Amino acid sequence: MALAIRDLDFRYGSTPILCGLGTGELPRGELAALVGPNGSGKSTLFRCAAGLLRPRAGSVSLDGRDLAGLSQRERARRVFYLSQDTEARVALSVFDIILLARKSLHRGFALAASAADTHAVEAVIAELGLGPFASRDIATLSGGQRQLAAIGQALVREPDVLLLDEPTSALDVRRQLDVMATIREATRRRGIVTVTAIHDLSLAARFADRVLVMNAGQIAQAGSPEKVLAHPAVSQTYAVGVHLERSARGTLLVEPYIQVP
Ligand SMILES: Nc1ncnc2c1ncn2[C@@H]1O[C@H](COP(=O)(O)OP(=O)(O)OP(=O)(O)O)[C@@H](O)[C@H]1O
Repeated sequence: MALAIRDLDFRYGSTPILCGLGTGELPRGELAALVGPNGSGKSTLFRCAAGLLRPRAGSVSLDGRDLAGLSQRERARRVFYLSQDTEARVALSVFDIILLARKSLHRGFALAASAADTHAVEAVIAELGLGPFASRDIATLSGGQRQLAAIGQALVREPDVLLLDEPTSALDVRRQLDVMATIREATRRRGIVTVTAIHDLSLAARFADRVLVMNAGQIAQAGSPEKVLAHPAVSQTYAVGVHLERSARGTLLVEPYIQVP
């Protein structure tokens, strides 16, 4: 039971972005970190996987079923893509935007929320520690608080696949740890596949079950953090040296450094 992306080709105009990209099997219950330089195509890969962009070739399958065969509505229910842009454009409370996300699952979208929907929203708000902000207008929240509310919108829809585009980029250090631990827990508990794009290699090493390194439109390496981050492909991808070390607490630390010629 897994997500598998195979032989994906995608171009913007005549510019190739994804070139026969394959992820291997990404099992349910596991958190995968997608790392790679700016502009390497991480968001493009997510948009293709979510069905928002149409690849020229290749397949995205979940539990052995090609997602191209699903309606866009059904695909959106199964695969949630949380983009980097969580800017607030509506004057609604955190509770309301999470409830709206939940209600969007139903066809009778305008109907009053059921007790089950309200309960699901309250559970996600508690899970993400959003209680103190639940009644606040999202436009008044900090960027990090908004990012958490957006993760709440994703989780409340109970997708099978969660694609997160740098979900910790606006968070302080404590929140980064909380959010990554919450995402990993939610992934395990719900038995979903989560792939998160992330630039912080130490955070990826600490929380991900598997790391995928993206370079030149392909996955250059995939596997356990310890194996992948020690691979020369990471140095080549970023044009840095990479020093790996276990801290006294047993945490894998990644120290990139500029190599002097
Ligand atoms: N709509 C578009 N039209 C043309 N080119 C695009 C479009 N969107 C992205 N690109 C280009 O495609 C390449 C991959 O972009 P993408 O956003 O997928 O990279 P990324 O790895 O997510 O980057 P970052 O880490 O900076 O968020 C970049 O060179 C980008 O400029």
